[in-house]
Amino acid sequence: MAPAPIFETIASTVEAIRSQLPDGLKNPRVGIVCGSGLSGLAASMKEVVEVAYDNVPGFAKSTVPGHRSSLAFGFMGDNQRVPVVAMLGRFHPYEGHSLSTVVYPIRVLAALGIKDIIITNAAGALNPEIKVGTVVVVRDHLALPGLAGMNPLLGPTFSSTTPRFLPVSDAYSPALRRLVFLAANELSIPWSDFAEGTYAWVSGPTYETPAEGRFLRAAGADMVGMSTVPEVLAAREAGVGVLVLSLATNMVVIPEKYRSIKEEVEAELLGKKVELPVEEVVSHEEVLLIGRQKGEMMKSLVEKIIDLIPASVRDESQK
Ligand SMILES: O=P(O)(O)O[C@@H]1C[C@H](O)[C@@H](CO)O1
Ligand code: HPA
Repeated sequence: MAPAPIFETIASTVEAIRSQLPDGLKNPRVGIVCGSGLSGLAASMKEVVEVAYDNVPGFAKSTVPGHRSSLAFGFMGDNQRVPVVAMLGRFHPYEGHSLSTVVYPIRVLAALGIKDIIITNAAGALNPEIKVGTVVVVRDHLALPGLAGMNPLLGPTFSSTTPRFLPVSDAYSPALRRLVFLAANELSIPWSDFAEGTYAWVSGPTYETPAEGRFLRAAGADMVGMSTVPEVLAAREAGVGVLVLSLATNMVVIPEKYRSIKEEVEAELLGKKVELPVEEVVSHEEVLLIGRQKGEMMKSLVEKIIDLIPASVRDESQK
């Protein structure tokens, strides 16, 4: 038997989710995707109902430390009571998930009725001016896997009204990006904690070699990570406004100069004292640590942004 079309499968997933929710939470307005170590972003939600991915048909399970596997529904905001849904844990292609599995939750959130989505991630900084702990408001992306054929929108279109050729030059909503800075100002978060930039998507799970880091930097990327872009594409395909916040959790190791073993051995043979450089490497533990350190700030920021959304983004033409 041929598999059911994706929109039919999504409709039955939506029904299964709604059957586990009280009325007020059945139609969330904003979606949140929590990046590595950032599941605490949803901690300020009120009247929370968690739905485990195990109880959601079509959802996989996250296998990455720092990612949970449930949807949290609740209300957010001080001035408004905005119904939101947060993905506590996402799927990455390197876990062995297909791209359609990776973007399935985003399509389901869109079908549940979200208008905007705040996607967060932990990422490596390629731009030396971006320090660890900075929140980078993403304004563009570079999708090497996508350009090479790994695009989640390959195949039949999502629905009969979905454009076959989706423009993504405007994927990152200026109206939503504005809110980050307005929220930061209201919360008195130092301006220096923020940057704007381009996110390069790589498949992982290996971190970059120095040559790869240099290549991505030369191609115009400020940050590099292993997620987000498939989700952005699926959200835009479904007409959802997108905001991406990348937390710089580490500097990508791009030494100005390679260590020369040849020179070191030569100096040693000549009896000279050789200063050995400290070799830096990235680790997921470091990534999670920065997520924990900045988690509280990110949580307040996301909450404030959500508080500001309905008023400032009401006029769709701003997007
Ligand atoms: O899910 P995100 O993009 O936040 O997680 C990043 C990318 C890898 O999954 C992992 C590497 O440390 O963190
Ligand atoms: N590279 C790729 N993905 C990442 C990194 C990195 O340096 N840090 C966190 N996610």
